[in-house]
Order: sequence, then C-alpha cells, then structure tokens
Amino acid sequence: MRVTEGGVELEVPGEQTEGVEESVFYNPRQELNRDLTIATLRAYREREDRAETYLDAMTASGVRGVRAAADGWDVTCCDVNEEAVDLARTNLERNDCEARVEHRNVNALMHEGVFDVIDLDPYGTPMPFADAAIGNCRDLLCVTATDTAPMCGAHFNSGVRSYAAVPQNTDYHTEMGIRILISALARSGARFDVGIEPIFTHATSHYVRTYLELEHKPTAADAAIGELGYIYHCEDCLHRETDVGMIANPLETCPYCDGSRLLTAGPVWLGPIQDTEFVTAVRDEIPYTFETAPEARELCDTLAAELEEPTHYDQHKLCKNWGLPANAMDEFLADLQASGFDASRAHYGGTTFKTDASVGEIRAATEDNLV
Ligand SMILES: C[S@@+](CC[C@H](N)C(=O)[O-])C[C@H]1O[C@@H](n2cnc3c(N)ncnc32)[C@H](O)[C@@H]1O
Ligand SMILES: [Zn+2]
Repeated sequence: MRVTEGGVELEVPGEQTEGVEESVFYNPRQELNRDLTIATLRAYREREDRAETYLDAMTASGVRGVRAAADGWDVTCCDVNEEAVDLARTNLERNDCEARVEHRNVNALMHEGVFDVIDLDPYGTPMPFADAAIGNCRDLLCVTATDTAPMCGAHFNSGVRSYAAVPQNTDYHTEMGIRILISALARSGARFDVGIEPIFTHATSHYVRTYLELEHKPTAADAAIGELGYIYHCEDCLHRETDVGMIANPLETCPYCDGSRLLTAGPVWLGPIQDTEFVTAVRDEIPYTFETAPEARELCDTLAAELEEPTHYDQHKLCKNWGLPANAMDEFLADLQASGFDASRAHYGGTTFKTDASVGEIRAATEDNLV
C-alpha cells in the first residue's frame, strides 16, 4: 500500500483495513512522533548549525530517514532486518533522496563512527542501544521507549531489569516512565563522561519520547547525575515528595495523613525535561501541511507552559480521594494561583496539572469551590 506522510511518499507492504494502514514496517499511530521529530531536527539545526549527520538507527520502512534526507540532512538508515533495508532503499529512491543504508546490528555500526544526531526508535526499551548511542552521538540523542508498563512500574521486574532503577505504579505513571527512562540514560552517559540535558520530552499512553542534548565532559556528566534522586509517594492520600541524591532516605509515615503505605521510586530524573524556549522553537517548525499539526502544536503549547515539578496530579483522582466532586480545571487552577501557588495544566491528560502546592495545600486552596 502507498502512504504519504510529511510530504514524502512511501510504499509499505501491508493492507488497509477499514481505512487504517497495517504493516509491520510502518505504524501510522507514530506519525505525531515523526512529525515532532522533523520539527525538532529543524529547530535544532537552527540552533546548532554544525549538526549535519543523522542516523535513523532502526529505520524499518525508512520513513524517518527519507523525511530527514528530504530536509537536507546527511542521513544513514540502519536496520537488522533485510526486508526493512530493501524497503528503505526503495523508499529513498522513490523520493529521490540520497542516504547510506546499512544492513547491520546498529550497536556495531554506532561503535564504528560518530553521528551528530542519533534516533533510537526500537520496539520496547531503548536501553540495549543506549551505551553505543551515547558514546557515539555528538550532539542530540532522540529516544523512543514503548515499554510503558515496565517503565511505569506496572511490570515491576521488567522495569527494574531494563532501567536499573525502581519504578512505582502511581497516579502519575506516564511521568514515572519518563523520569525512570531519563535517569537510566543519564547513568549510561555518565559511564562515558557524557552529560545529558533533556530539551524536549513528551509522553502518551503508548510511548515516551525524549530528546537529549549531549555534552562530552566529565563535569557535565556530574551535573546530570546531580539531577537524580528519589520520589516518596503515599498510596493513601497521594502526598509525594522528592529527595535529590544517590542515597534514598525513605519516609516511614506520611507527613500529611500519617499512613504507612509509602512507596519509594528511584533513582529517577528530578531535573527539567524541557527547554521551554526550544519547545516553542519546535512548535514554530510544525507546518500546517503536517497531518498531525493541530495536535502537535497544541502539545508543544501545553509542554511550554507546564511547570517543572517532578510529578503531576490528576484532579479527578484527588477529588475522588477526598469524596468531593471535581470542578472545571480552569477554576481549580485559578484557586491554586489565587492562594499564591504556581499551577499549570500538564500534557499527560485533560485532568492533569502541576503545582508547587502539597496535597494538603491543594485541598485547602480549592475545596470551597468543589461543590
Ligand atoms: C519500531 S520499528 C522502527 C520504526 C521506524 N523508526 C518508524 O518510525 O516507522 C523497530 C525496527 O528496529 C529494527 N531493529 C531491531 N533490533 C535492531 C538492531 N539491533 N539493529 C538495527 N535495527 C534493529 C527492527 O528490525 C525494526 O524494523
Ligand atoms: Zn498520606
């Protein structure tokens, strides 16, 4: 079947069933991810004009490589699957795009040479590729992780194995996934004296995507390790607090409800997950010709306004816990702000928000209007 995406045309084996394309080599549900990747590459090149080479490390149909090559990047596409490699070659030709195409295990390829930008887009966890990628990427590492259940703590042992950290299943599970993933990448980087700085990160229920700017310097690696720490979370009242450092000091009882059902997660990344100015630049690089433009732009707007707090709340879950009805989000956030707290919506869902207020402070600031 034939697919058009971001101005390029692809041939992918598979069929359209009820209007939905189905192919092992092309996932239409990842179009938002790819549109944002192209916008990020554009914004990044505006900022760092030395960035030229792009490795589409797991190319499948070649779609990322084709789109990047059409944008002027010096592209290498790689896949371990022979059929994928043939398909990528065909799709590059179809669009008159030039790129190197490698039929390799990309870990071996990455150890042989340096790329300015590396894009890891595997099935499941990216961690088996993290060391080779961080050691051999000069500027920007783009990472997708689709193993949301392990990262969020829902498949606990798998999460511990992949990320060498303790994830916990909380009401902010997708953000737990983001912070577990970035923590593991920061620790991979540190082994090579490379510091990471997340400049753009987003999550959906199906995957996490983060873009890390790398700095090859021991002090930068130290700075990244300095952003790691622990989250202590009360399962009864949803109170949470964080502690920077590599040694955990778990709470024994909850300071808000006195309960003892406390979870400790970590080491997680507690630092910023966006560079707000960069997110705005990405937004401005999304043309309306991209199929997902309205959604992608709205996502960037929400991300740019999202507070830097390490966890978010879900208004409906808090209100349910308090036995009170939820009111409109704007009114709820306005009440928090009127009480002197910072508050913003969050991109994790329509009822999610961030604030510097504690659970007790949130309730005191909002409950008069929860009727
Ligand atoms: C999720 S797909 C990639 C999708 C593609 N990037 C896109 O945007 O449509 C994952 C691809 O990784 C490839 N892959 C898995 N292990 C690999 C390895 N060690 N080296 C290179 N490619 C690998 C698979 O063959 C598969 O084509
Ligand atoms: Zn509590």
